[in-house]
Amino acid sequence: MESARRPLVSQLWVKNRRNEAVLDPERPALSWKELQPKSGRGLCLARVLHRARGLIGRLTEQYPSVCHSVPISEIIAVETEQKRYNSDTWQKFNHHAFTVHYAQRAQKHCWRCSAVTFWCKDEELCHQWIQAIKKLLELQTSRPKHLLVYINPYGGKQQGKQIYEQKVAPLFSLASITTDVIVTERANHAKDDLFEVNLEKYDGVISVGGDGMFSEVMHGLIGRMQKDSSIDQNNPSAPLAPCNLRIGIIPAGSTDCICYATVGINDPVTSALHIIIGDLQHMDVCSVHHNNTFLKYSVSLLGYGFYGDVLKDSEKNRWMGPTRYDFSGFKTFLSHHYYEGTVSFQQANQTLGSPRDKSTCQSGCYICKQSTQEVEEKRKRHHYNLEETEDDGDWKVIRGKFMAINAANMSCACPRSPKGLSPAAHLAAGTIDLILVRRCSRLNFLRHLVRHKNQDDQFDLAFVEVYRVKTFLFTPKHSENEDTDNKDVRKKHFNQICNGNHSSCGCNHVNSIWNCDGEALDHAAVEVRVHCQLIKLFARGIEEDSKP
Ligand SMILES: Nc1ncnc2c1ncn2[C@@H]1O[C@H](COP(=O)(O)OP(=O)(O)OP(=O)(O)O)[C@@H](O)[C@H]1O
Repeated sequence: MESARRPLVSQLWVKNRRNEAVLDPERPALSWKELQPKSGRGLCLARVLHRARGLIGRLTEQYPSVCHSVPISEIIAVETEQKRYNSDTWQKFNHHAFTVHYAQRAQKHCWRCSAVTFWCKDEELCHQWIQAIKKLLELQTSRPKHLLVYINPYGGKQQGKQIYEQKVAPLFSLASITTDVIVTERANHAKDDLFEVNLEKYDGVISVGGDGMFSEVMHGLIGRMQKDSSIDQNNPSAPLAPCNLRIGIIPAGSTDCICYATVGINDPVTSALHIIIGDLQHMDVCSVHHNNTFLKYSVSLLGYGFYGDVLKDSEKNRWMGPTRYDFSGFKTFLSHHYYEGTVSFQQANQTLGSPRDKSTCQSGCYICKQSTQEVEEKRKRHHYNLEETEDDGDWKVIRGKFMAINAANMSCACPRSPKGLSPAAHLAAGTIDLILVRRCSRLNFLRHLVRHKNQDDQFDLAFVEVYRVKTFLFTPKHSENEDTDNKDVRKKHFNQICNGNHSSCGCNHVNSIWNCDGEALDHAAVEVRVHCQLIKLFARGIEEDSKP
């Protein structure tokens, strides 16, 4: 054990059963064998057998040996047990113990904090084990030590404070993470605060709340980075400075779509464990501009038409709580509005996959990894994002009548729609999936809306088109002439096609609004651009679920 290179193996007991633990610094993992009873009855019998000498053969028969191995990166803390077990029995047998707390995968992307106590007779040996594990934990440099936490006490079921105090704070304290906690007093409190606070002393910012609260924290952090780097957010083609601080999401809102799409489950304990072990997930961010004025950033869905109308109507019915989305969705479906306008976009390189791919973006996704390398190279050369790469495709212009124009920056999976609006969308490839739903019958639109129940290609409908793009512009028909930026080549191209002839279009002659991650935008004519891997989260993407 003195030599860090040699595996530390010694006589230890796990949960009262004689076993051996192994700590191998070469392959950083703590492994131990544990005898598991086959059944409840087996347990009693095996206990008897355990005491009887010479029956080892039968013992192993009743007690199949189970091997556990926990990577050091998933160990949360090691605690000496002498403090806790200072009982008479403990001292009588003069045993020493330490407990290892670790993150254990449960079902359906859920993680739990588990613990195993190792006992041994030799105090020195026990001490050596604790020190060896602590030393390896110190080498985990990606783990946060000091965090800034914002709690929205009014998000979702107004349980943010309780969720943090009861489920998250004890885990942070176990992992020796210190925090500065701010319970917000008004909307935009967190966003404004992030422009003032000294960020250098923190390793991350935690949002306790829903998607709106996350959006606030993200806007604060991105805005602060641009301010510190003297970058004008109103310039749509300005390369943005990436955020180095990771954001953690403790879900405590109504929908928590961003947490679900990056972790696979809305569970505060799982999210807290991802934060503690210092997971990292890059994420793309879309900037939305109108006529050289910055409007908002978006990370999940930008929806015009159906999703914009649902938002507009649901805002009137806030008193209904989350049910308002179902109510407004039904009303909007019945109203069956369509909108006329022009979409202009540049398709992304084919190497970045297609929205119709069968495979989804999972933890360690190779398409996102490919983009990480490109982004790193660009940033080394002092370019902040991946826009305008030489191999980007030609501009395409589509003019028509649309039921919905949806831009998915991620799958937009949520518990109600587990596959999401665009199942194959990537979290960090620097692309958006642009879904155009053309004017169609109610029945067809319903077929599109329930598409997530379909196992095959969700876009295999004649009135649905889907493109993987890096940037797009939209102008609703009756505001086409508002576009005045003639310097921009793309907009010139766009204006040539939209010649302003609006006679007898037959559409609603009213604009829908853009639903930007659940919030309304003030303008219908927008320019959207994706910024590859602009922010980082304490997450690791969706892992393959080995325990369905
Ligand atoms: N103290 C506060 N008082 C009022 N509003 C607040 C406060 N703190 C934050 N907010 C605002 O509340 C809005 C909604 O919060 P949040 O996203 O946490 O809950 P939600 O809307 O129920 O969940 P979701 O967005 O997942 O549906 C956010 O836009 C945020 O800016």
